[in-house]
Amino acid sequence: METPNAWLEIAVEVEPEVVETVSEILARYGYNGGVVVEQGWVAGDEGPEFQYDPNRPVWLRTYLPLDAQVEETRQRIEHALWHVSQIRPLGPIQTRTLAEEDWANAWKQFYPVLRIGARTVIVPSWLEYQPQPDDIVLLLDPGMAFGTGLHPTTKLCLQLLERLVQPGQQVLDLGTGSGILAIAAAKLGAGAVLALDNDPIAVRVAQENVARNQVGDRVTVAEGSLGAGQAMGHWLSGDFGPATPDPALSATTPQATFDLIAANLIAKVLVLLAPDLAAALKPGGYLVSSGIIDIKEADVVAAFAGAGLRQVERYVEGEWVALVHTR
Ligand SMILES: C[S@@+](CC[C@H](N)C(=O)[O-])C[C@H]1O[C@@H](n2cnc3c(N)ncnc32)[C@H](O)[C@@H]1O
Repeated sequence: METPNAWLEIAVEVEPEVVETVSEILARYGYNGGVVVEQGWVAGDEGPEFQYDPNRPVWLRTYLPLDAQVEETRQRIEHALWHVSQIRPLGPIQTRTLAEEDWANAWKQFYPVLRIGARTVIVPSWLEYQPQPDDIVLLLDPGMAFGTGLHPTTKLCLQLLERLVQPGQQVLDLGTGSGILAIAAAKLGAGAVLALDNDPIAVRVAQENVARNQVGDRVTVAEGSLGAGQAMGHWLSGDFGPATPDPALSATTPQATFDLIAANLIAKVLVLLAPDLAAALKPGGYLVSSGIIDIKEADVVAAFAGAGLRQVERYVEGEWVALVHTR
């Protein structure tokens, strides 16, 4: 396809908590699904390494070809963002037109290398990066699926995976999003990783990222869920399936199969899936659960205890909690 020679930039300033949600919206309409995330980066000590300042608001931008559809698309974006603004305040939507060369540069300047935990480094595919001997390098370009390493819930999981993954393990990444945790688990030595997501867009992005990171021999990405999760709709839709899970669905849950499960979902989904998660975990295995907003932590803790899981660790970042359970 020929690249358009003029662009409409759509920019909005958002709180860190809604970056992923607004990014998904912009990616749905923006050219090639691309979104620029302009974060509160702080320069690190060396080269292109930066640290992210989680307290500063974030600018998100996307680009639309300046053609006959541009006005209609702009209105759709405005409408979708209005819905988000009913939950969290957003800055006013700003637009400007750009010539081709400005657009090409706008993409790349905002994605520095991002170091998380002790060893994990997220590197945009277009950057040259010289890894340190112990680095686990994840090549991830921002796309339309959750999980570019920015969200506190993802960071907590990556830090835990660094410690918990053992060579040869069977790992389940439930709600894989961009595939970030599955790819990290494979690069940390897991023998086989099953990465599931019930959002087909996430599945496609995760497959691309698995290929880019050359871990396709160990990571299988599939559309779907675990047990009762198979009756649930998109996680942001509020459709959590029937109140009483269909026993036929839970009967499909693989029994005592995984040494390690990473489940960065929301609290409500974790509660509903507690029996399936427990059943799928091998005795002595670990379940890393994240995406738990602090006010819902007690619900998750109770559901996991009810499913026979024992809590061994707890981590907090801001209002987000991550738990480690064993069975
Ligand atoms: C918070 S994101 C986590 C993404 C990534 N694992 C990370 O840590 O950044 C949650 C992901 O779980 C998926 N998801 C939500 N509910 C699900 C369910 N019932 N079954 C499978 N996937 C689900 C969503 O589509 C989304 O991609």
